[in-house]
Amino acid sequence: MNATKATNEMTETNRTTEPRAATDTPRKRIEVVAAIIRHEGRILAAQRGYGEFKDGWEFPGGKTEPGETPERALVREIEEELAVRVKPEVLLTTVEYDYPTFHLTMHCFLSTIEAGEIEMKEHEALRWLAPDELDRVEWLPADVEVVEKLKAHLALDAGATENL
Ligand SMILES: Nc1nc2c([nH]c(=O)n2[C@@H]2O[C@H](COP(=O)(O)OP(=O)(O)OP(=O)(O)O)[C@@H](O)[C@H]2O)c(=O)[nH]1
Repeated sequence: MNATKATNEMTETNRTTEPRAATDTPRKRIEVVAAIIRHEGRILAAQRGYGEFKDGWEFPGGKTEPGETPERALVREIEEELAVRVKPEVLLTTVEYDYPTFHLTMHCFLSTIEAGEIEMKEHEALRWLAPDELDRVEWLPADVEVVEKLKAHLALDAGATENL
């Protein structure tokens, strides 16, 4: 399934899902951390190379392990996926999103690179997007609202810099 089709179907499913009855089997819940990596005014987008959401674009990251803080999980995941050490700076947002088969809680941290050179270890492609290019990739369904918040944040930042 291509990413566009996946995105449309996900959106449709979300829109039409009725509230779940108390007797329904609870959806599996997963907790994920994601790094919105900023470097030289651009944001890193990564294309998934495998699995259900293959070809969709995301912020690199992954599942937290038991007992791990979100910040530690983020540093570990980014080292595994991109071979750099990131510094989580600010929690931009935590997204709650119902996929058809699981509920996602995703903590999204604005982050900077502290050390190392990026190597693509798990993804299919990487792109550095300028703020006005953020709509050029097909983001995973849960990321759409993150990207909207990111755009608002970057616009505020740009305004603050202009006023200096
Ligand atoms: N890392 C990341 N995951 C996202 C984003 N948006 C989003 O819906 N997800 C979903 O959150 C889950 C992330 O878990 P993961 O990266 O550990 O996924 P995975 O399937 O590779 O797990 P695995 O490590 O067990 O193989 C996936 O289901 C992924 O589709 C995002 O921006 N970044």
